[in-house]
Amino acid sequence: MDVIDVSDLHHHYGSFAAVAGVDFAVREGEIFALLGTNGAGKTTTLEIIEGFRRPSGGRVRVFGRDPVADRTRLSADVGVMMQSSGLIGELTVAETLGLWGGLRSRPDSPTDLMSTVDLTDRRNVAVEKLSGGERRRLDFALAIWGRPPLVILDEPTTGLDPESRAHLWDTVSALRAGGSTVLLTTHYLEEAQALADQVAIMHTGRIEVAGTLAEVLTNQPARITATVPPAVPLPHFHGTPTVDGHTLTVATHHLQDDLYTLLRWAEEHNVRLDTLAANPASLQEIFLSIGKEKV
Ligand SMILES: Nc1ncnc2c1ncn2[C@@H]1O[C@H](COP(=O)(O)OP(=O)(O)OP(=O)(O)O)[C@@H](O)[C@H]1O
Repeated sequence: MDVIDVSDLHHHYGSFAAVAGVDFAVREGEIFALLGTNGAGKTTTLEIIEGFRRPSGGRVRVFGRDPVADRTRLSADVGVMMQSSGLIGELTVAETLGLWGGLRSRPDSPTDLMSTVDLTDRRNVAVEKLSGGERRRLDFALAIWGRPPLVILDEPTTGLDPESRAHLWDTVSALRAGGSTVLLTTHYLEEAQALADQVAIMHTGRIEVAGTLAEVLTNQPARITATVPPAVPLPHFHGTPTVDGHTLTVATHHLQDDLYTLLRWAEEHNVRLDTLAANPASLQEIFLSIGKEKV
C-alpha cells in the first residue's frame, strides 16, 4: 500500500483553480519532492494531505485513511512542518519541545532533538528572540518528534544557511534510513536532485513532470554547447542543433555520440572549441523549460 495516494485532486479558492487534477503516490520509505513554480499549488496540496483543508474534488488517502475525517487518528503517525510556524513567542526552545512532548503520543528526547537541529546553545532563549533560521529548525524538530512514519515538510530549508540546509537534509536522509516516508516541497532543485527518490513538478495547479529522478531525467535531452566559427558547415547530429550568433547548442539523447561527432568535426576543420560544455539533463533545466513554455 502506498503511504499517500492522491487521485484527481482539485481545489478551488472561490472560482480560482489552485489545484486542477493532480495524481501521485508516495511509497513507503521514500523521499518524495513536490517541486514547482510559485503559486503552483504545492502548499494547498500538502494542506489537503495533512487534513487541514477539505479538497473541492478528488480523493486523498494517507495510510489508507481520509486525512480530514481521520485527522486525529492520523496525527500520531504524521509529523508536519508548515510554511509558517505556530510557535509561541514567550516559550524557550526547551519549553517548546517539552510542551510538544506532552502533546505527542510518541516518545522522544528534547535534548537529542535540540542537538539534532543544532539548538542546544539556544535552549533557554525565547522563541521570539530566535533568528528566522533557528525558528525553522525548531519547527523541523517538532515535525520529526518521535520519528513518525510519515513526515511532511513544506519548504523546510527556506531561510536556512547552506550549512544548516545540508545538515537538515542529512537528518531527512537519516529519517528515510530509519524507515520514515518523507513528502516535502522545496525550491532548491539541486537538493531535490541529490536526495529525492521521486519528484513531481507542479505548474499552475497541475503536475507537468513526475517519476523517479532517473525516469524524469532520461526523458529529457542532454545539452552540448560550444562557440563555433560561422563559415564551416556543421556535421550531422542525432540531436537538434541550434545556432545563436556563434554559439552552437545541441539538445540530444545521444550525448556521447554527438559529443564525439562534434570533437571529430572540430579536429577535421581545425576548430578550437574553447567554450565547449556538455551537461546531462538536470531538474533545473526541466523546471525552467516548464516555466517558460507555460507562462
Ligand atoms: N486562502 C487562499 N485564498 C485564495 N487564494 C489562495 C489561497 N491560498 C492560496 N491561494 C492561491 O492559490 C495558488 C496556489 O497557492 P499555493 O500556496 O498552494 O502555491 P505554492 O505552490 O505552495 O506556492 P509557493 O511556492 O509560492 O509557496 C496561488 O495562486 C495562491 O495565490
